[in-house]
Amino acid sequence: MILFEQVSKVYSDQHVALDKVDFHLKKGEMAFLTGPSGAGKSTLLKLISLMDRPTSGRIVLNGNNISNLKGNDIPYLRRHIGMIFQDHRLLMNRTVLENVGLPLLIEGYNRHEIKRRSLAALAKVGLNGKENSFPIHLSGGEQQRVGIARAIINHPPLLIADEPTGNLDPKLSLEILNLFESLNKLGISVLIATHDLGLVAKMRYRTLTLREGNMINDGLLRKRNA
Ligand SMILES: Nc1ncnc2c1ncn2[C@@H]1O[C@H](COP(=O)(O)OP(=O)(O)OP(=O)(O)O)[C@@H](O)[C@H]1O
Repeated sequence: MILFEQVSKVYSDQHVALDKVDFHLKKGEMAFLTGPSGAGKSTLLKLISLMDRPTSGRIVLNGNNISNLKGNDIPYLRRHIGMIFQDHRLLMNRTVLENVGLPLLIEGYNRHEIKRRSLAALAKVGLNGKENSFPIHLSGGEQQRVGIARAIINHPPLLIADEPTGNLDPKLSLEILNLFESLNKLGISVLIATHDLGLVAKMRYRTLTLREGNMINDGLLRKRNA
């Protein structure tokens, strides 16, 4: 699903954010990406979501080598990745239904189809009956669920989340991670960047650890060698 081979990212100020990173996230797999602040987690996710490009190395996404992708192909590939952010980036002056359906509106789907699929996505994240609310009237955990519903509206095979529980208390954080787990059980591959090691430990999933741009640990390898 995601293959990184010797991927480096050097920013224009010569800062090496990722240094020859290798890993493979298989189809249907769920894993955490951890590391201290500045380790390169967001950079790695930005390379997957094509928000930024690697300086060197090869990235294969769902069978497509995206390292040398042309600009025109980016929107098409991005449609196959659901992205979730810490601040969920909801439009506060739009209803929950409008927020969730936004990706389909941009793609030109008709209103009936947008509503049908948005309600189905909201049901999947446990927000039945909230479709006409405005995000401001929802709790932090519910707002994050709206962000997740928006991310899965296109039925992407891959979800990537950047600190999705960063603004939530431990109980709500666990609920959000359980939601990712249930989406993973439906066959969606999931990669979650977080610095919350306590939460990661509770979930017992493969954990990729970055430090200063280097992949210093891969939980799956450690388990296999144990
Ligand atoms: N556009 C940029 N230009 C220059 N340096 C950058 C840029 N974006 C990130 N960096 C630097 O690259 C390093 C990795 O940043 P990144 O945001 O990927 O880390 P992170 O692990 O996600 O950190 P955090 O947990 O604080 O979000 C940091 O030292 C950061 O300052």
